Amino acid sequence: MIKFENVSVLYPGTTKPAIQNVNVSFQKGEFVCVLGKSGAGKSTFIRCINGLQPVTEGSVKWDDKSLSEMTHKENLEVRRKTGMIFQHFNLIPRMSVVQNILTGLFGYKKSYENLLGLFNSSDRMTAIEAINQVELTVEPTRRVEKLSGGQKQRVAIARALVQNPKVFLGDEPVASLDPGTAERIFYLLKETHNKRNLVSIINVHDVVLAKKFATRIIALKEGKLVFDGIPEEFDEKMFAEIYNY
Ligand SMILES: Nc1ncnc2c1ncn2[C@@H]1O[C@H](COP(=O)(O)OP(=O)(O)OP(=O)(O)O)[C@@H](O)[C@H]1O
Repeated sequence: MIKFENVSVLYPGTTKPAIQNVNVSFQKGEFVCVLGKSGAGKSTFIRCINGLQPVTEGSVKWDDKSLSEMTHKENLEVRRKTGMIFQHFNLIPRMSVVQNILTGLFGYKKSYENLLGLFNSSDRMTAIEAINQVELTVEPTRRVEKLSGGQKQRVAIARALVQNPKVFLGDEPVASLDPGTAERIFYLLKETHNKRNLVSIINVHDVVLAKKFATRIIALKEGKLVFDGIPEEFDEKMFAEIYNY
């Protein structure tokens, strides 16, 4: 469904590619964790998947069509099909839980409706359903700045869910959370993934979480894909190789 063909990304003003000659593909149902040291290229890799980061060489294809050959409308559709969650949640702190979740519907609205913040009762129902799905037990009208990290990430997942995504991308979604909360968020991600039969590709520093939840692990080192296999194959030798221990 998603295919990287010889993908490299070189940031302007740098001489070493952030990711280099990456060839990999992902199918529906795969829950993939991406491992690698800080600076290994994980964020760059994740952002290439839906075109947030343009590639310098090679191509990223969705169902055999390269992102760079898609029309503007097709690119928007790719973005809409991709739910993204981040380490720092990327929520609007002074807005309420439900307002933040409703922003996930922007991709389905005309631009003037976005500007006016127009949402109908069916939109609100969709947001409430998402709140229930992520088992968020706070008042929907509460400002997100008042929530804990785990609650904020649940809001962010709910926002991604209302997009009705086919793909879930996570850029260190649990890096700011304590270990117990991190595991509960991973559990929620996996459960949602299974229910909706998504492709999920998630950067994570915690190898234990990756091994516990992933159906497949890939690892990057200095921008190169150096491991691609099932969690059982990611052994101590590989761990030492990736993290230079
Ligand atoms: N906008 C940018 N301009 C220049 N260099 C960049 C930019 N973004 C990332 N880089 C560089 O590209 C390389 C890969 O960075 P990236 O953020 O993808 O790695 P990462 O594995 O996600 O790291 P971390 O775990 O610290 O977030 C690093 O050397 C980084 O300094």
